[in-house]
Amino acid sequence: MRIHVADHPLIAHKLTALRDETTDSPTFRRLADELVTLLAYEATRDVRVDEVTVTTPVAEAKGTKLASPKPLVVPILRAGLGMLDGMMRLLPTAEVGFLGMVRNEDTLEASTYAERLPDDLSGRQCYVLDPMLATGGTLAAAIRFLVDRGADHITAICLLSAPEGCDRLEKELDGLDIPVTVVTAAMDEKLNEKGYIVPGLGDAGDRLYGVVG
Ligand SMILES: O=P(O)(O)OC[C@H]1O[C@H](OP(=O)(O)OP(=O)(O)O)[C@H](O)[C@@H]1O
Ligand SMILES: O=c1cc[nH]c(=O)[nH]1
Ligand SMILES: [Mg+2]
Repeated sequence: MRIHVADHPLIAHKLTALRDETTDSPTFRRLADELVTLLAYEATRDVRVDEVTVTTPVAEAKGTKLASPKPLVVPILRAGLGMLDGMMRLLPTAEVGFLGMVRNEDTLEASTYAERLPDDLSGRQCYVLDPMLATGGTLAAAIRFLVDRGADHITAICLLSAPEGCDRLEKELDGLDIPVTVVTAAMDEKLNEKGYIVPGLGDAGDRLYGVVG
């Protein structure tokens, strides 16, 4: 597994505002959207392309276009939904599949409550969107899900990551023979006793969409 921490002053600037507890939901949604587009630029570095020829007003030129089958973008509900528009801005022809997952706040175990994905992902590149990589349970389960369906190349885009979650992913994905990359805006310090990323930004889903009971 490869972890890429995107080091760019604009990313750091937007992430700082996102972390701020006084940032309201509309601003939080806008910042998350903008951050994903910046991260997606890095995350799509190895998106598959075909060579094509294009005729300019002057001459023929060699170029590239996205290969088929098109990549599949998979936001993990709820909070990953706040990253979808920003991703699709960069990959407008990608297809979108959905995974609904929630972490039990007592046991910190992730469970899946919704799934709308193609049955066969053979030969597909998948981009998983989830703002928080905390214990890693949610992302590990999501990646297993996609691999079981045949995905052969997975890139996760996470706004924030914790070292504990990355270690868990490394262990759980050990032996997987497909490339897995995590692109993140920052590697934070640690998790607290409730499994929240420190310093983090709090509960991403709640900050995007409000607290559910
Ligand atoms: O790495 P983990 O320890 O598994 O935690 C990360 C997950 O927790 C949050 O989801 P949450 O369960 O709060 O659901 P929500 O997006 O609906 O708020 C977050 O959006 C991740 O999906
Ligand atoms: O810090 C965290 C950890 C898990 N989920 C969140 O939304 N935030
Ligand atoms: Mg949440």
